Amino acid sequence: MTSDTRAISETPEWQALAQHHREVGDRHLRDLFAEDPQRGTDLVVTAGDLYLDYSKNRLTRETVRLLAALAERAGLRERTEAMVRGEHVNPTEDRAVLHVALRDPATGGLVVDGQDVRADVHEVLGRMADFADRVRGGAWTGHTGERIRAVVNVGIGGSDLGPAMAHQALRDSTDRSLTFRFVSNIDPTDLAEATRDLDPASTLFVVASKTFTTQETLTNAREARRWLVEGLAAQGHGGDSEAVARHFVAVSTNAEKVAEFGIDTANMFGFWDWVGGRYSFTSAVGLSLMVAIGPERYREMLDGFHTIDEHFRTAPYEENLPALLGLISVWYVDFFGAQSQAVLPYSQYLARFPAYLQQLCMESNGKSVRVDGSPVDVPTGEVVWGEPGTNGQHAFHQLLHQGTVLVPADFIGFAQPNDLARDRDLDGMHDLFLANFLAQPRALAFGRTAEEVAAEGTAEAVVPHRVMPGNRPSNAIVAPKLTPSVLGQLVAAYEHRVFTQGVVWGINSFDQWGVELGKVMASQLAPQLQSEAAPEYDADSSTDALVRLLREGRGRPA
Ligand SMILES: O=P(O)(O)OC[C@H]1O[C@H](O)[C@H](O)[C@@H](O)[C@@H]1O
Repeated sequence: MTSDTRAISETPEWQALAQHHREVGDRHLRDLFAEDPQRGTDLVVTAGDLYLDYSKNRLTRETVRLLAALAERAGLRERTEAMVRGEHVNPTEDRAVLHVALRDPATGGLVVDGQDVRADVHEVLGRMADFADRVRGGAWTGHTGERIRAVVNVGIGGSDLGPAMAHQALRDSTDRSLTFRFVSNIDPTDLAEATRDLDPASTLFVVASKTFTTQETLTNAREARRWLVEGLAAQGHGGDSEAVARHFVAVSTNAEKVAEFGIDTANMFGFWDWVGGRYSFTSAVGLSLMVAIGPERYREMLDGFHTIDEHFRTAPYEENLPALLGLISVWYVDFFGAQSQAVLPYSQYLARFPAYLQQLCMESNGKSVRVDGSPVDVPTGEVVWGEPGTNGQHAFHQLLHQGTVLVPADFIGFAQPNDLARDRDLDGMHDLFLANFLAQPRALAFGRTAEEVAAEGTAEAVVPHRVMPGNRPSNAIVAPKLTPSVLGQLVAAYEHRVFTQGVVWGINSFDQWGVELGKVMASQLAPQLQSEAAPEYDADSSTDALVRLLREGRGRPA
């Protein structure tokens, strides 16, 4: 609970920021930089291997001081401690929120609701490592005795995005002799494409679902089981349940449902209700990633997470990288009216990072009521989106540079190229890549005035079109290289960014009631499409007409 139950906008700290915004909100980054020669080296924080340059934001040192005071007022410190102690900081589901325990190297001594959660975590990590080693080493074989060559993760949301994003991010560390696929969508093409060139005899499915009730995942898993059993039968190998036992493992909190599905619970890797779906990447949900990169690299990734967890807990907010990311975003969302946040990784391997962050940020903070159920008094969660640089530059950066909406952007870059580029001596390319990583935030911040454009001999009529207004804010996050540890540090930084925002806004960042209604409606509508003679379901005139259209399109009577 916040230490002060007043709506945040009524606190003196908020009002001080509102007043301060009236004074500095219109200042141009050109002037802020001109007045303060140290700005580019002082408005910087480091944490672990991460370097955050936040100097190209529309703020001053005073803003940072006021934002840090706001964080204190909102009770960020107490709330963080309550979370890591295992208090039920998710009150609408009456649960603890302990994803930080998943990467704590300590192997015991944190008892929550009567269970030593650290001991539980390390027990599962040990089983995961044993399993990953057996698959990687060829000791775990399929039903016909063949070693596993392809791993298909079946899951959606938090049971997909983390491992899928990280598998791509950590290509330097993945075992390239194994094929990895990630199936999430209930669109039947997703599974069909993922399996079309695989051999059932050497394919292992990891069915990941916290609840083991998710329609998409269970449907895909059932289809995958059919594909496997039929495929093996076609090769002359029968045996339904023994085959399933060799080719299916589960990741879940729900042993009963796993058994009901027909997966031997001896092949289940558990986690707990105190791990939220979008915070579950470092739980057993990371199993397929661990198979890909091996237990050692996986541990390095967990240690990276832990480094930032500790930094977030202990660093003063003016030097606290995740807290600053969150507070700067509050500054834009609530005082400048920004509604979106671009995340622009200069790394092709981070192509899925924006998608990962969309769930993390938008499912956590897309809320309109405060923890006590009263309406929020200030705007909350922003739309998070992005694409890797340099691709975005040739697509949507035009709007970032000259459009009428304010889009704060996080640029993420790495000094060293990934191994494949280095081994093929493509370093020159990486430098060009980095030159773009530097140029974009600079153009956004400083732009180009009409005088500068005219001085280049531009025709008068074109000058206004070529003016670059500048004053468009961005963060630069730099790390030496995209390693497992650095990926862990980055993800943890964004997790705590989200937490910081949520505490300031007074909302519960750990529930997601808004996704339920659509699920219920889908299950009501499914029979209309699936059966020839479904009982009439009266939805609304628009949905009813669409149902008729789709039935006709499938050759069924409307
Ligand atoms: O892991 P599961 O229980 O299958 O849930 C998968 C996803 O579905 C839900 O709708 C939630 O909104 C997500 O937070 C969750 O990650």
